[in-house]
Amino acid sequence: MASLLITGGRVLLPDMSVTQADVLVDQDSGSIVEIGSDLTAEKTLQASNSLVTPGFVNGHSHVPMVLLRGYADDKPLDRWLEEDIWPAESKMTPDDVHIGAKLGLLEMIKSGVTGFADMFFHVPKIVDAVDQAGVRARLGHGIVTTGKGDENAFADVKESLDFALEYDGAANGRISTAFMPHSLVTVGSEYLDDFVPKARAAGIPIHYHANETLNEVTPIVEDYGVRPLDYAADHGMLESQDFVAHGVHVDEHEINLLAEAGTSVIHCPASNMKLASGMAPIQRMRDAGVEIGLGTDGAAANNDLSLLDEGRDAAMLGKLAADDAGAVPAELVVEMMTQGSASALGFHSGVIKEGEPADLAVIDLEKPHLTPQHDLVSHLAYAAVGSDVKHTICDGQILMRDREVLTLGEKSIVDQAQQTADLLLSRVSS
Ligand SMILES: CSC[C@H]1O[C@@H](n2cnc3c(O)ncnc32)[C@H](O)[C@@H]1O
Ligand SMILES: [Zn+2]
Repeated sequence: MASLLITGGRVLLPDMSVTQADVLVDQDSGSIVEIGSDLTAEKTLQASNSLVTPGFVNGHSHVPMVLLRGYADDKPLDRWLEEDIWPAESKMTPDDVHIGAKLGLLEMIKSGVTGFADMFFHVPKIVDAVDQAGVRARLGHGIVTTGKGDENAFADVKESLDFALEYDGAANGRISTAFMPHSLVTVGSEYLDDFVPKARAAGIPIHYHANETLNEVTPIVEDYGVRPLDYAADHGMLESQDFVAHGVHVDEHEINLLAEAGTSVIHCPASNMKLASGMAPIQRMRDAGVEIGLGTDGAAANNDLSLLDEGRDAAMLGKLAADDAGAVPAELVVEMMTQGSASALGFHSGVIKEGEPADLAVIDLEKPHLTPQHDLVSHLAYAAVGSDVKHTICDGQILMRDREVLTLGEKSIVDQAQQTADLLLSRVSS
């Protein structure tokens, strides 16, 4: 057995307690063998003065959008997409998506993210980048049928199912897939009725934006006389393996629907604040039994891909939304960043436990802003930032050691991404 010992650190356990222990990893199976002391292994990774946590899981993103970071800000969702983002994305080539994905993966690995879900296009290029980077991912082709003729619309929906069928299990099983209609208002119901049963029959989960803004809720209520999540359920899109992004404007009835169906919600607080989409009732959903994960959404609406930042935002916004300083407490934040997102995406990671995948982040605690150390769960929720992550491990492999990413060439990717983004914008303005 090729073995790795993460030694000398404090370890965050599934019940949110912290214990001084080493973590022994079987690098062949990619799983945690033992958490304890007096353990030995072929290789060691130093974690003294550090906290070993489950790797963070970014439950909803559009990672290649890092190329549009800072390109368009300060507009609400619909105007931002229609005036700026979609015209720019229409000029993105498969190679642009490839370099954008690598840049986003670098950023995520450097902030302790070991798994993510992504909805975009030219997705085989994202598969290639994920394979090289070494993280875990649930990927899908995002479908938009509105504004397209039937032939193009049908081809887009088919591409999402075909991608999901072909790539599930890629990268030695680190990649799984989902059928991904963009939202309930950007995909025609006839396409959902045709393809959702096919995805279901193949056991493929469904992921989409839901109830993000009032502009998405009102047309469904007006046209169909039901709430959006009733509409989703009527079209077979509210099952336990499914996960929706946002869930901002949900009423009590929809919260109960989500809880009964076991459909998870990926909360994206930074995007919801930046686009002024609204405040998701996270504490109410959690109290009703809805599984909640955390996501960054695309970097153009955030403007980063760090789950530690997202956790702090979730806590702050959750308290404001509930008008209660006790809402969305630190333990819930850390649960959402790890187990919540992992379980929503169908990953077995998210906890440090014998037999579970060795997807881990090691946080350097020897920092002025992490001193003193009364409560390390509090630090993860409120004080730690992405650059505090010292090592990142996924599937038992070291992806970053002492802040050097081992699987991707940082300098060359950053240089190529800058050039690629410049060329993309010159095509957009020509
Ligand atoms: C068709 S691929 C996915 C599509 O989603 C767009 N997108 C980015 N952020 C958001 C958001 O907050 N709500 C809805 N859609 C979003 C992205 O630009 C891609 O085109
Ligand atoms: Zn999104």
